[in-house]
Amino acid sequence: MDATFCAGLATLSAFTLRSVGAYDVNGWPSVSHLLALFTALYLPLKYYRIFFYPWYLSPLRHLPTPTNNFLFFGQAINFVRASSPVELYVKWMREWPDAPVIRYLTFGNTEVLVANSLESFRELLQTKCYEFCKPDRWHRIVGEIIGKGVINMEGDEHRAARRMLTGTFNVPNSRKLIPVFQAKAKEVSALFERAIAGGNDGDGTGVFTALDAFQSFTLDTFGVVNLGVELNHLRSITFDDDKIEGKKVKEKDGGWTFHKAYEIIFAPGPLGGMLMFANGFVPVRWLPIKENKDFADACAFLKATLKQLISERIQTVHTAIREGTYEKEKSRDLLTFICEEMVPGGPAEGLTEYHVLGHMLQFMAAGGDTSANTLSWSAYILSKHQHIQDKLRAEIQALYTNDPTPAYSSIDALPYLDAFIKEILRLYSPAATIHRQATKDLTIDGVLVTEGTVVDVVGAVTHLNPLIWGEDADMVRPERWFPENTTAKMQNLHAFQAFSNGPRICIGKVAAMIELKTLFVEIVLRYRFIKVETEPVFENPSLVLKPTRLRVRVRRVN
Ligand code: HEM
Repeated sequence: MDATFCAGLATLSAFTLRSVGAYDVNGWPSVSHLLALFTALYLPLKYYRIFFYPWYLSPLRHLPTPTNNFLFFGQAINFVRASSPVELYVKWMREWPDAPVIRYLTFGNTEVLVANSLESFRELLQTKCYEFCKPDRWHRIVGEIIGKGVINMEGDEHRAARRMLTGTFNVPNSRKLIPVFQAKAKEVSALFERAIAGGNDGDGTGVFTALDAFQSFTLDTFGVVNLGVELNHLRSITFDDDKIEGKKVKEKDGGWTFHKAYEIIFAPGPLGGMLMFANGFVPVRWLPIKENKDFADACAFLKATLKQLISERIQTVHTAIREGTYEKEKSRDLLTFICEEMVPGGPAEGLTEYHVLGHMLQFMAAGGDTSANTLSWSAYILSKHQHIQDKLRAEIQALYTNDPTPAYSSIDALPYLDAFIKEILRLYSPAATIHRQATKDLTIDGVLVTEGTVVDVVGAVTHLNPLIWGEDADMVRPERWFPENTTAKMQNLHAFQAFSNGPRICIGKVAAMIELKTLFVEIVLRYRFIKVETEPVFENPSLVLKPTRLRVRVRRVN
């Protein structure tokens, strides 16, 4: 923006100077003159923006602001050095517990705000939702990964997409997916059996790599639910030839799988992570390095595979409808459902293949990784807190003793299971940070936010706030969710942000809760998480709260 402005001004100045005879040039101003003028304008402007404006002129400068900045980089280097993507936000929330909004500086000393009060969350996500948009920087980071779909639509386009998709994700339709979740949960049990059989300690225990197992589970599940295809990641995990690391998903013919593509995208390692975030500020994806090539190949694989699937499905469904041979009740997956709705007169008439691709890319990415991280953190907590595991198992066993084939409504009604999942989502909210940008000057919780300012909305800021959750906010205590233990502040809609809130609340929330509960019932009933074999490390920088390296030992429950 600044560069374009200065280039325009430099050209105008060159012509003006020539017309008043300031220098003797015939014809067009020379490139060197233009460059000299551009530099003379651009450098002072940048100096002003980076070293003067944020400190002396910005209307936001009086907000609480951490001061341990790096010259030019602000807090960007501290974010990379932090032990998790949310560590700094939590530290600042504790330092300024009463501030509605906190300010920090990032790359180029750009000012960023952090929502810090329940009211600021309410206004950002609910009452002023459409006065904010997703930031340009965020689009540059995730655009390649998620194409164009509901997640990155704005205003009326977003409202229309939500209207079209909401029915698909409502409670009755989400409950139709239960048999798929149950079948895939059984495959996780089969995976644990293979881990035990492959265990070399001869004590009836086995070790699995949490993210490998649970990402495979969620991808396989959403392969069927979203696309109507079996991706078979779970079945291809073996334990026979890799005792140390836990076996990764075998890649078909050494080629690509969804699992491999998402691993490269969401857990790209330190350099890959830095490139992802740096790309939000300056384009770096063109640099000829391995991490960029892997990222581009992963995105290309996902897009090409989904594109082909979508084209074929649209053709199959529409041809069958035209010929009168289509049997609607057989369809279960989301893609087929959308194809049905795209016919003339249908609710999704006019939807293009390009947008279907965007929605599908987003459902796979948003649904797979978030749930897999939640499950991995749960396995970690259950291993570390055996008394919680015992209570959870006792509740599930009691249900199965009374009824060996309980309906999902009975599972859904289990209070400790419900509380446990909410507690994991509170402590380890997988969508670590979400971001908004003000489309005009406005206020949040009484604080002026100037047009273009980015605001970070971080679940951990409310989830770990002792003023809301009490002095033991950092501790795992599922019982805090029982009605008799909740306070008015905890019941505030915005105290719990794991699925966000307002018009952009997670569309897959109901499906995600059913998926998590169905799997827990299956595996906690049959297996005990005995101990953590390898402690997790937070992937950082990262868009999600990911426990890399976590390996857990399991054995059968007698
Ligand atoms: C534990 C599981 C999940 C968690 C914690 C989670 C969390 C979230 C959060 C925090 C947002 C708001 C993002 C933002 O506003 O920038 C969101 C949005 C979204 N989620 Fe989820 N999600 C989960 C599972 C799913 C599933 C299973 C699906 C679909 C298959 C899904 C699809 C979406 C979509 C499409 C949006 C965008 C909604 C919009 O902008 O209107 N999510 N999710």
